[in-house]
Amino acid sequence: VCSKIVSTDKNTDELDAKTFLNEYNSTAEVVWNAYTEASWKYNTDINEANKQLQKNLEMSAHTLKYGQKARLYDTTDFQDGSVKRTIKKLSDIERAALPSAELKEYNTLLSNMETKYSVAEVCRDNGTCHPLDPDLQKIMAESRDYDELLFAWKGWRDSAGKVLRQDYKRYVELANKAATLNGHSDNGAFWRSLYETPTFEEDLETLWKELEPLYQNVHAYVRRALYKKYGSKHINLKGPIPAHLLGNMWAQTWSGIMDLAMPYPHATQVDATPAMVAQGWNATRMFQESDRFFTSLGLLPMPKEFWEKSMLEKPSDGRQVVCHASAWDFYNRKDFRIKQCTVVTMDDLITVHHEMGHVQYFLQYKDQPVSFRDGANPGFHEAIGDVLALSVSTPKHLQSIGLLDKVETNHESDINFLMSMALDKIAFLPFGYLMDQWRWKVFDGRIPSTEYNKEWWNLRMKYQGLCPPVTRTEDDFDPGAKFHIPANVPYVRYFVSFIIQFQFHKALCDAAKHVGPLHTCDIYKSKEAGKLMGDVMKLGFSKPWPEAMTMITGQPKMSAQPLMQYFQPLIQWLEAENNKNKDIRGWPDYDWKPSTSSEIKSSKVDFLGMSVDGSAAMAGQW
Ligand SMILES: C[C@H](N[C@H](C(=O)O)[C@@H]1CCCN1C(=O)[C@@H](N)CC(=O)O)C(=O)N1CCC[C@H]1C(=O)O
Ligand SMILES: [Zn+2]
Repeated sequence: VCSKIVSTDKNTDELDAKTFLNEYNSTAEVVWNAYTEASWKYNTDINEANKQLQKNLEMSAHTLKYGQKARLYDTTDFQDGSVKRTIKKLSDIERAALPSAELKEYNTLLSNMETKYSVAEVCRDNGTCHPLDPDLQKIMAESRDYDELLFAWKGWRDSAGKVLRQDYKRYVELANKAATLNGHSDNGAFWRSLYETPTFEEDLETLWKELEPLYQNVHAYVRRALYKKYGSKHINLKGPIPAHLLGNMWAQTWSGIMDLAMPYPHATQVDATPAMVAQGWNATRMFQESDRFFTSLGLLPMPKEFWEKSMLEKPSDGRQVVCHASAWDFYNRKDFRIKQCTVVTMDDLITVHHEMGHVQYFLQYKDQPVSFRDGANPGFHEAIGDVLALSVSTPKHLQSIGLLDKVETNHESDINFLMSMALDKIAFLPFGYLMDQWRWKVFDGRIPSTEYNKEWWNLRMKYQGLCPPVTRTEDDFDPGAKFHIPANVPYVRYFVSFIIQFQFHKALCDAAKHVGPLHTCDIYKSKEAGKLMGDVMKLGFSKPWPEAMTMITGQPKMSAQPLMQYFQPLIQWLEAENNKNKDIRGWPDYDWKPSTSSEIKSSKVDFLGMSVDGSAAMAGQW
């Protein structure tokens, strides 16, 4: 047998690699734990001292040391797939590849951007100032006053978006430099590589094309509802919808305007918020309720550290915190927390389940090596909590926990329920898709910094059919007004999650022996469903995600079919309703702009001492 030609500078000793990885793992737990503690301290008490502490406890020295050693192995002939997989993952050292001065600059930029976003507030002429959480979020969900909504919408972009533009431009340069030093063409390519799917972008576009007609039906129906409320000055039935009217600061979910879009106002209500408030629910109760659901499936309860160390409400002691909800793994297999400025609403009960899904995943894979303490792909991590929330949200389940009194099982109640779900799940799809469309183009240079805002609104128009309520320029930086952009968190994971969570839901409902339409399924107390989920979560990142997908659904691919099956009754209803109203799908009047209230005021003419609406007077309508 000819002797193997060993490349001189590479180490092909698999046993040596295993020893190396054990050393890496035990040192990583210590280094990552210290960094995460410092990061938590800063996120829950924003001040210079804590910022400095986080800066000092960097992880990059460790990543660099072990990454460089990992690259010296030639794993071609290794027998153990896990060793190969881990060496490959360690070889990408991300930001640690930057020269130390630029690494410091990069970390400072990230810290400054997230801080600026988290402390931003919008002040009124009378001096009252409003933070995003809970004030502006409450206005965006509850106000039906066009100008009040505009005050919050424009104010937030002036305070949180605008100020980030220069930082962001420099962050893009450094993120790209780190990516290229690790062998990627740009940072977007690095982010997409985490899915290990050569056809990833095509697969996403195929899924979007399948779902676009459903979105356009929801868009047309909601546009009609908003037309009834805000009139022809502010809504063009053939045009895009002004972005501040959808019940959410980013128009990413629309359940805030369910009252305006309710198909059958006299049938079953679906919002549990009034009951939660009336029964005196608080944040802890919401998290306990979620914990009960997880354990009812045979999944793991939150450990005592979780209840002792989490921050489940916005502090009232004057501390500045990062309010955007998040789940934290402290990499010591014991300490897992959630930080959330929880408010008592149904919407936040859903977010509670979302964050608890992350912690359940942390718990399930805590005995994996640190390199495998991740989701099968980022979308899997985002889907877990949402899958359980699909069961919790059913009128039947809400009634069983006392949050809905009367529940009828008839067509009208079904449509009301499916509409409330569509206003979150269908409305979200174009937003979930466009966020990284924008960033991938920024990273690969197709969107230069001189067109950040123009291209953002082109994508918002193309995918969501939205337009800005007031003129936007390159002085603005509207993408920066969405947490994940300054926080450097990829977003296509949520688009993937909103697709695969229905695949998981369908599979778990089958395991739970559910009978009837998919949208009525509640897997509560099904140990079979829980086992299916738990086994996949235990794998963490140790296997390519198509294997995990096959374990749950029996096939390896993402598919929009279960989502379409879930919404089937609504799809038919919307088709009929939009046809009845002769509403067109899409927004061909793409260059239409809503009048601003000042324009409307000035168009009013004094007529016989009455001030009437100028356009109405012209049309002789008054
Ligand atoms: C409210 C939620 N917060 C994120 C999440 O939970 O994903 C936070 C902030 C960014 C990452 N993150 C984490 O907690 C990670 N540590 C989770 C992990 O470990 O991977 C969020 O941003 N969401 C929920 C629906 C859509 C989106 C939005 O609100 O736009
Ligand atoms: Zn998440």
